[in-house]
Amino acid sequence: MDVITVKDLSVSFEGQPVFEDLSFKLKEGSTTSLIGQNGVGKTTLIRVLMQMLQPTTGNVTYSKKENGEPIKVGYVPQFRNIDKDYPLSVKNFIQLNAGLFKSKAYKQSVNHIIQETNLTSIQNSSMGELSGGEKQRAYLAQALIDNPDFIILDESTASLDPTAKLSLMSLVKQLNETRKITVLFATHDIELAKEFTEDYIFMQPGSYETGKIKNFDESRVGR
Ligand SMILES: Nc1ncnc2c1ncn2[C@@H]1O[C@H](COP(=O)(O)OP(=O)(O)OP(=O)(O)O)[C@@H](O)[C@H]1O
Repeated sequence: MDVITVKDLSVSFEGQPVFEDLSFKLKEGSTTSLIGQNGVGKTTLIRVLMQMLQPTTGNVTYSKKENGEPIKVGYVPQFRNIDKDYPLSVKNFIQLNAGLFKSKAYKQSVNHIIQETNLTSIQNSSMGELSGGEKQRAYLAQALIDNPDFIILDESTASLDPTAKLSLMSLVKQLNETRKITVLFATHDIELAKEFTEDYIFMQPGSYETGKIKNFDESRVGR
């Protein structure tokens, strides 16, 4: 099953095209890297996929699940630092959007996600005191709360050290394998993309291509 179908998508700002006639499909359980030089339109595409930005032309269709419900999308942002005095613990941060009503089942699912993302021992620490990699794992945990079918990582590993990058992406791969979550990973790190994803979408000014990432020649990507 295709989770998402993108057809003839174009976005322009004030008449200036960012990208034009982009078409691709993402299969359920697939892992795809979104690559391309700075400014080529990766974040703009992600904003359209997240339905935060209306495309100029074309459309994005999300499939329905077997139970008729729409596909749920989770989002893990680019790393940005959180102040040392940020007033939430890791656990409270993860359940930030849950409102006040927390059923027993909900609490169990929060605890399960905390375990899955290896945050158990620091769940009561203040968010502001975590390392960059730990903060990104907390963002990932937050994205998992709604039980997404599809997660988008927008350069989520940028500025993490090599160990933290591997740890975050190993977790993502594990979630892909155990929960069949479809993954779209925007990145400049082709080595990481090759290690943790199967497919790619390579955006270039005025064109794009798709394929198997193992065949992608990384010297083609400038920064
Ligand atoms: N709201 C907006 N209004 C006008 N121009 C915009 C807007 N959002 C993005 N752009 C422009 O669209 C182009 C693509 O930006 P985008 O952030 O999507 O690129 P990117 O591939 O994600 O880059 P990076 O790798 O640096 O994150 C840039 O030239 C940017 O200045």
